[in-house]
Amino acid sequence: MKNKGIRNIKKKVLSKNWYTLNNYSFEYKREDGTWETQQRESYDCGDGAAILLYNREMKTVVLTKQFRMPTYVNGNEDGMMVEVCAGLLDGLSPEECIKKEALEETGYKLDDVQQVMVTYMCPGSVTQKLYLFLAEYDNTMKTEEGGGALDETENIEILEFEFTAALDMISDGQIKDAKSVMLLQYAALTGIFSD
Ligand SMILES: Nc1nc2c(ncn2[C@@H]2O[C@H](COP(=O)(O)OP(=O)(O)O[C@H]3O[C@H](CO)[C@@H](O)[C@H](O)[C@@H]3O)[C@@H](O)[C@H]2O)c(=O)[nH]1
Ligand SMILES: [Mg+2]
Repeated sequence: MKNKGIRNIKKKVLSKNWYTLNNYSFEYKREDGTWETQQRESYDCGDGAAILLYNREMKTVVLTKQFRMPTYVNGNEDGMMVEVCAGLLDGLSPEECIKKEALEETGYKLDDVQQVMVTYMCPGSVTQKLYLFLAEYDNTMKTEEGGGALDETENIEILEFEFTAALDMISDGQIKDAKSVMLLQYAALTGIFSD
C-alpha cells in the first residue's frame, strides 16, 4: 500500500455471510500535516467481469434479464434488470470468468474476448473491481441453452436486441444497470458497428 498519507489501518468484520462487510478505521493525513482518524464501512462482494456480446452483421447484442432483489427494494418496480452477462471471478482470471459466465448465462462459447475497461462501480462503499469485455458472437457459437447455473437459482432470460433498440432502452429507462450502460455506450462511442 503506497499512500503515505494513510496509516494504521484496522479491519473489523461486521458481517460475514454470503459476502463480507468490513469496517476499516484508519488515520488520514490532512493537508496541514495533522492526522485524523476515519471510519469507512466497506462491502466486499468480490471482483467481477461483464461482457457485451455483439454481432456486427446483424447489428444485434445479447443481454440478460433477471430478478435483482436489491433493486426491487429500492424503486425498481418489478425488480427485473436487463443487463449484460456478468459474474463474480470466484478465483478465476477475468477472462476465464467471463467465458465461463457467457456459456452459463447465454449459452455462447466464446474464444476471443476483448477487455476494454476496469472500473470500481461504487468506490465509496463497495470494494468490487469490475473487468468489462466485448466479444463478437454468432449462431455457430451457441452450444448450450444458457439461463444461468441451476445450483445458483439464477433464472436468467436471454434477450437479443437490435443495438439501436438497446441504446433506446437506456434513454427510456428500461436499461438502468451501470455496467450495461457503460458497455453499450462504449460500443456506440467506438463505433463497433460501423463498417
Ligand atoms: N443464496 C444466496 N445466493 C446469492 C446471494 N447473493 C448472490 N447469490 C447468488 O449468487 C449468484 C452469483 O451469480 P454471478 O453470475 O456470479 O454474479 P451476478 O450476481 O450476476 O453479478 C455480480 O457480479 C457482477 C459483476 O461483478 C455485478 O455487476 C453484480 O451486481 C453482482 O455483484 C447470483 O446469481 C445469486 O444466484 C445471497 O446472498 N444468497
Ligand atoms: Mg451473473
